[in-house]
Amino acid sequence: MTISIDKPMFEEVSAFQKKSENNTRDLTMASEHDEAFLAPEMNAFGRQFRNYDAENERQKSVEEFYRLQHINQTVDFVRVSKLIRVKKMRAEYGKLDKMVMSIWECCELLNDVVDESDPDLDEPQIQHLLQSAEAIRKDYPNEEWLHLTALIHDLGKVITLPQFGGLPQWATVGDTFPVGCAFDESNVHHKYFSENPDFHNQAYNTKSGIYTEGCGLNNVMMSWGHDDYMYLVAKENGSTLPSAGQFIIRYHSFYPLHTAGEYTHLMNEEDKENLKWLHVFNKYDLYSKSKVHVDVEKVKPYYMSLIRKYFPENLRW
Ligand SMILES: O[C@H]1[C@H](O)[C@@H](O)[C@H](O)[C@@H](O)[C@H]1O
Ligand SMILES: [Fe+2]
Ligand SMILES: [Fe+2]
Repeated sequence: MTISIDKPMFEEVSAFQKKSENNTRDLTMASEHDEAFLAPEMNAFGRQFRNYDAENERQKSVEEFYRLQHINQTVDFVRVSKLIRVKKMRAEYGKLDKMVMSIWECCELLNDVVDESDPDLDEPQIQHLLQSAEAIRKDYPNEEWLHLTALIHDLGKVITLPQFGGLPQWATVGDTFPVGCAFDESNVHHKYFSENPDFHNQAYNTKSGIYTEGCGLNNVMMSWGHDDYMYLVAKENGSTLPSAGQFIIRYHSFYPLHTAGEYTHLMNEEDKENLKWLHVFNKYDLYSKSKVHVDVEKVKPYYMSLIRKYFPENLRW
């Protein structure tokens, strides 16, 4: 079991003092209660979480995944042409013309997805959604927007399914990073970026590249994947999730920022506020992965009530 009570909240969480400026509650209030989440030391395979250097078969395929991702995620892949300045993947998937379905239908559909980038997950995707949502609900019982954010954060992975154009894994999952500026060394398996054409392009390989300091992440092109897609789905379908929830969905795979603390020069003030909630969320996303399954039918009514509150019944995908 990965969830325990009567343990102190993670240090970095209780250290947050500033009030959030969006319509979410103050973080210090949210972490004042006693119940807390205890991060386990081992993943479901009895190994450390996010160990990308271990010597085993799974790591080899994860490393091959990152080799392909790092070679292929370029500025031109994310945006089609410098002349018309449209973003290729964002333009194509931003059309939301692939499917009409509800959030819950997508949760079920996600079970067909295999994530080749994840060294820690061996359970059906819906279990990962519910395990992270239930763990965060336990510690933050009043932040219902956060429970729902956890439930839906990985739904964007459906873009790898045939009915969504069957994007390759490297364009769907894995950690994300900005394109158009230098690839920071904190990116896992960084060495493969040397085979990325942008790596040798002087317009793209300086610390800020095509961006300016403090420009805000909203102006930064991220490598394309499930984060940005699900953010577009939520936004374009008029979700009323608070800005912190939308930020979590959009940047939860951006480990070089939220865990390594790099790329912070690209953030603006709003990003800095939202990042505090992403730090909270990340622990539950990462460490709730366990073999103890959540009873789907038991918790479904609760999540359905949240979905109704923050989303239309049917969404364009
Ligand atoms: O392998 C995982 C997985 O794809 C997650 O869904 C993503 O958010 C992580 O960043 C990544 O490392
Ligand atoms: Fe994810
Ligand atoms: Fe996740």
